[in-house]
Amino acid sequence: FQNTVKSIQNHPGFRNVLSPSGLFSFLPRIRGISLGRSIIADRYAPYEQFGVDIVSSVFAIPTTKPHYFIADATVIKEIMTARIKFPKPISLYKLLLFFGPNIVASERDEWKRYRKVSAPAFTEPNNKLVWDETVHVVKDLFDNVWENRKEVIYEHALDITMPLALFVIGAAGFGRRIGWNDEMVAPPGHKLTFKDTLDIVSRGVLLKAALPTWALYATKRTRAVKIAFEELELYMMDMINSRRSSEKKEDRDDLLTSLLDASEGDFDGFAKLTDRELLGNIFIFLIAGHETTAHTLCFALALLALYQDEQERLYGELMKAFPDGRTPTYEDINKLTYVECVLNETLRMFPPASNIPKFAAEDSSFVTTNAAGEKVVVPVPAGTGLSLHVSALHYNPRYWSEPYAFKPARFLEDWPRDAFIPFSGGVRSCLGRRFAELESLVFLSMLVMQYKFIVKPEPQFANETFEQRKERILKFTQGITLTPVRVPLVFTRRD
Ligand code: HEM
Repeated sequence: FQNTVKSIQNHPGFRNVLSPSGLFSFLPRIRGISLGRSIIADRYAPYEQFGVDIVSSVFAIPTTKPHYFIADATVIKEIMTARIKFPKPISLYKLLLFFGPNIVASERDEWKRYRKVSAPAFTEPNNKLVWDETVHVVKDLFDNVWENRKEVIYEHALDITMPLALFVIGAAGFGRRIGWNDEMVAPPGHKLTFKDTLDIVSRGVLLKAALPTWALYATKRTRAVKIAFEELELYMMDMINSRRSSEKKEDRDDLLTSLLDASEGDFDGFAKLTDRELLGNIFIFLIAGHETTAHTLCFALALLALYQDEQERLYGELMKAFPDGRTPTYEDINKLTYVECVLNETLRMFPPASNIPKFAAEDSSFVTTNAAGEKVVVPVPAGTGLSLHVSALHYNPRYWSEPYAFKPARFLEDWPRDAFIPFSGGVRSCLGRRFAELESLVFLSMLVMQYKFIVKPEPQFANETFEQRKERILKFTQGITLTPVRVPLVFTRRD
């Protein structure tokens, strides 16, 4: 412990007896004993406490390398751009390897191959497909689920955004179009619908990773998770087999086509994908493309419901751009500036991936600034763990004025590009960024143009202040991504 502290020249930060991961990860924060799990949720507070934008963490049991949490934009950029010097600690991504190796949980040549195979699926033709499929899914929701009723009530906005994101990734990624009213019962040969399967898998990933297979038989919940993982494998095999056996090779611009092509022949000199790699990557795209977007959209609805003036401003901007109220098309993308501001501000305040782990592959050092504005050199021994603390960066007052305020218009001004990394950055940045942005822009525009929404009035909360309501509605837990707890909303048709 003393040696580790010495190796980082006692750089300010947390000193504890027990490691915050592994065996002791369930412990709360106890000063000097354990860090607890909440430092990521604390946003900028730890940096304020230690007066510097890089904070260290050293613990005695088990003895390991030091760790830095980082909220300095320049240092984060340096790390994200030097992939070889600061790679991903892929052992932390083991929980994403259930079905096989994949693009998120890999490094070096393996990663390069998966990226090369997948990237062609995220170009212009797919962008348009994402747009059109999202329009289709939202129209289906309004016409066939909400049936154009004057008022619609939801106990949790995630019940809208989770299926929405699933249907869009299903259709635009894998050619699997599902209607909101389809699949009320499992299709022949399955125990669960595709929607329920992915829902249970998304929520159960951490549980599945934590428990050995035999323990999954223990309770109703763990059995459901086990069945859902088996079902997902069946569904993925169905997708592969039906696309492989279709007589007419469809000329589709989706992800499944790219992955299948790469599993059938050499791709640009890279070896073809094995079946396990194929499954691993399909799984990762379903997960990556589903929960992140769904949670973001849920937070966006929560914020717009709380800040009615912002919702009205957004409505006004949309009606100015589309006075006849028509649905925006892909060619209208440049008219959606304010929707983009709302989306960015949501991602700033609630980045689904609040922590991006890396480590130092060799000895190096960072230069940061302390609260007094002085330069501080931070030693980084090889093996040091690094947390790119996205939510701290996004609330760092050095870059963002009034970071706790919801102010989408800040993105109309000259904003600090390097201090905004919801999709990570550099070569390992999110491959689905445009996919997620387009889907979000379509959904938010169509919704706000047709419906006004408020937080559902409930008698037990009749006397709460705005601050209390904000706290209740914006409450989140930390799963694989930041998860909104409960966002009850009432939607009223505008005409
Ligand atoms: C709001 C929505 C989304 C957010 C905030 C987001 C965020 C991120 C972040 C932070 C990473 C880096 C993770 C890491 O280094 O461990 C990442 C990687 C990735 N994302 Fe997303 N993502 C979103 C949506 C999507 C969608 C819709 C897809 C696919 C359809 C997708 C596919 C991927 C892939 C394949 C990677 C791995 C890239 C690589 O390692 O080369 N994401 N995403």
